[in-house]
Amino acid sequence: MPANETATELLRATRIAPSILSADFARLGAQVDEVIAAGARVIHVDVMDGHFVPPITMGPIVVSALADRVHAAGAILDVHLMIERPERQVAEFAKAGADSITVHAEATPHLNYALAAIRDAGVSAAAAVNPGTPVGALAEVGALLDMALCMSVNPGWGGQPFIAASLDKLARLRGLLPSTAIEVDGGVDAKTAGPCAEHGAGVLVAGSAIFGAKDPAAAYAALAQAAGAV
Ligand SMILES: O=C(CO)[C@@H](O)[C@H](O)COP(=O)(O)O
Ligand SMILES: [Co+2]
Repeated sequence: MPANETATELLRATRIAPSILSADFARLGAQVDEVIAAGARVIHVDVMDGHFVPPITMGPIVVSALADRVHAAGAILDVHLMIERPERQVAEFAKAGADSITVHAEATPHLNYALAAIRDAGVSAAAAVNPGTPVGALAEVGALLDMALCMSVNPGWGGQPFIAASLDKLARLRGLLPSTAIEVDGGVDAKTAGPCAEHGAGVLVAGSAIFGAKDPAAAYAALAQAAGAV
């Protein structure tokens, strides 16, 4: 089965991807509806296992709970796995409704296998690098990547400041993978969104800058304008 072509196409444009990590979980569906109504088409889901990163967040049950409303709106679920040995969980997340799955280069000795498993499940495949990991860690798997994710904070928490060195790193990643979608995640706000886009990022994940704001729809619109997003 090929990767999810609709998702891969959506991820090619410059877009803001709201991360539900900072949403109000007591009314998660309504918060997702709010940003979709504001124009969001990529909803970012941060999965943490208490091992790869200290916190534990959510799993396939949350993906499954959101899938129908997100897909009905023509949007996709972009699932960021911050878990060890992610290849063991790919099938569950695909079944739950993930459209794009990102695994970390640092989380498995079997990155090639993990990415192939994602595509085999009919999902768009992405790999992430932590701030301390060189972009070259993705050099050997370029042909299996629908998207590459440059972490601009150390993974595990929302609300951290953007690591400035990520801008040059984004440019290096863009040079390494000229025709692959590039995502940036961490500390994206109205100040950092523009420079991220200028340095090669297409999909800009934003959690606290959207769901931490009084009006998430207005915050989404401000970020989209700052990034020149669709
Ligand atoms: O993957 C992660 C954190 O590990 C992110 O997706 C965060 O959710 C981004 O949050 P902000 O930095 O935008 O608040
Ligand atoms: Co994330």
